[in-house]
Amino acid sequence: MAYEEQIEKSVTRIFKAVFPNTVNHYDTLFGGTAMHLMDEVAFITATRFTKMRTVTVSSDRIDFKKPIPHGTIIELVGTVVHVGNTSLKVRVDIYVEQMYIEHREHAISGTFTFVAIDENKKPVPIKVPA
Ligand SMILES: CC(=O)SCCNC(=O)CCNC(=O)[C@H](O)C(C)(C)COP(=O)(O)OP(=O)(O)OC[C@H]1O[C@@H](n2cnc3c(N)ncnc32)[C@H](O)[C@@H]1OP(=O)(O)O
Repeated sequence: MAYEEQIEKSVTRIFKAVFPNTVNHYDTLFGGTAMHLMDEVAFITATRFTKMRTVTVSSDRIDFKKPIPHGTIIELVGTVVHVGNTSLKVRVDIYVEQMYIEHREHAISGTFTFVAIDENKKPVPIKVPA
């Protein structure tokens, strides 16, 4: 795939502490909160990659593989995985880390599609800055 350097530069990582106000009645991170954070990191990744206005047009399936307990730290990682004409796809992975021991595992993944738009909110071709 082209754009390797820009893809590498635009990889976006956000850490969050999983405090009790973000969990559900099972004491694990609420799925809707995870999806909110994923769309946000995907948006930041798309914006850092294109340096253009972008909007979410679609999310592909999201796999919740491991529960994320409160009192852990999560890392969200956004990576551009496909560049089309006006659209691009960003994969987001969430990793969960224990606070006081060395343990980290992959918990959630999903893919989001963004479209670059102009000032009239119409799709425009992606032109990655040199
Ligand atoms: C950051 C935020 O919070 S955004 C808020 C949430 N998002 C929004 O409000 C966006 C609302 N949607 C829209 O405004 C419009 O649908 C737009 C501007 C995104 C797209 O307009 P359309 O006229 O439908 O676009 P069009 O059919 O020309 O497709 C544009 C591109 O999107 C892709 N696309 C369109 N729909 C989808 C879809 N459901 N899934 C994946 N890709 C799609 C097309 O394949 C095309 O890609 P390409 O140019 O790379 O080949």
